[in-house]
Amino acid sequence: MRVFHTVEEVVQWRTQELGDTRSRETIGFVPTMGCLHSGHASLISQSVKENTYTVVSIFVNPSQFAPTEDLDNYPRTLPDDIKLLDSLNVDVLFAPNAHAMYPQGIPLDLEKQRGPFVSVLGLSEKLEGKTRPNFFRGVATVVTKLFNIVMADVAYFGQKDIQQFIVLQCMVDELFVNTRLQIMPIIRNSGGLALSSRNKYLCPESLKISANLYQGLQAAENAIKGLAPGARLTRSEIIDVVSETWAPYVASHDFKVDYVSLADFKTLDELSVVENTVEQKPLVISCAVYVTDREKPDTVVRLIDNIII
Ligand SMILES: Nc1ncnc2c1ncn2[C@@H]1O[C@H](COP(=O)(O)OP(=O)(O)OP(=O)(O)O)[C@@H](O)[C@H]1O
Ligand SMILES: CC(C)(CO)[C@@H](O)C(=O)[O-]
Ligand code: BAL
Repeated sequence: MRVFHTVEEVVQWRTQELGDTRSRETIGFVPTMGCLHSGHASLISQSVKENTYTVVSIFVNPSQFAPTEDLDNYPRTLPDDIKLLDSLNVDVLFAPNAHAMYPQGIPLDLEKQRGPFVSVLGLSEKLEGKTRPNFFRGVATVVTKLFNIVMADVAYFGQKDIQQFIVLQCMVDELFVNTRLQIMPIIRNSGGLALSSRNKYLCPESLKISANLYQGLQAAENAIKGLAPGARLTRSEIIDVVSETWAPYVASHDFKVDYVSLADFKTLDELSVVENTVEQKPLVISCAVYVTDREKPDTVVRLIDNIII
């Protein structure tokens, strides 16, 4: 595997080493923030299977973090990541530093930021955007930069970050970006907890408790799928089903719920009812929950999960 740290190295690889063969070969791309796990590996394996070349990026992107978030503490495990990428037959790892990606600098203070940004207005303010106001602007901006550097045919994203995928799909469609997006299913541990780099912050007991996030969403899924033809459930009835499953963990202060959403899969508009009719469009039930670690109560980790129905 080639490891590049500068934009110039990637561009040189793509234009000079691949050169003319590009017309019949494809590049698959998997953008990540590192601390790789089996969720990332599933995206990467799919890319390796479907493309001539696979490029993975590891970049903890400052512009998507709020000043209060975990930019400095975000788990960084580059030597282990390189071993995993090698074993998966990745062709290129692009691991730039912040200066390479933001030559003008990127102060976290919004007032002080300069230079171009990409915003997908409308979708970005919902759900995650309410708690993380600059998050999707940072994501859309860095993904645009990465897409322009790598010029992949297809890029792979996980369903775990469902709103990220929906925002980026809108960006790609509306800005006529030449990289196609492919969404990949959520990889979970044996308890049902969605794999996530931030799970690293939690002790084994809190990880076990966190699996109940998924159980709550599954309870709602079962209620919706169990609807008789023509029957309906209101939004609050569905959210009550989730809340009942989580009630013991909220009572024990393991969970503090940020949001539970029942929304249209494409627009992310909140739904007031779900009906068992042919007109019912695909929907996504999603959540963000703060989990307080049982061993280190000062550690609070915000986890997200979702089910598409
Ligand atoms: N469990 C998972 N299953 C499938 N894809 C995943 C999973 N976890 C992350 N991904 C995808 O991997 C890509 C890179 O994500 P990222 O590096 O931020 O990892 P992460 O585990 O989501 O980290 P974090 O804990 O910060 O949310 C994204 O497209 C993300 O949706
Ligand atoms: C897409 C991404 C790599 C952009 O920094 C990040 O948001 C992530 O890892 O999901
Ligand atoms: N997995 C998305 C990146 C983030 O939460 O910052």
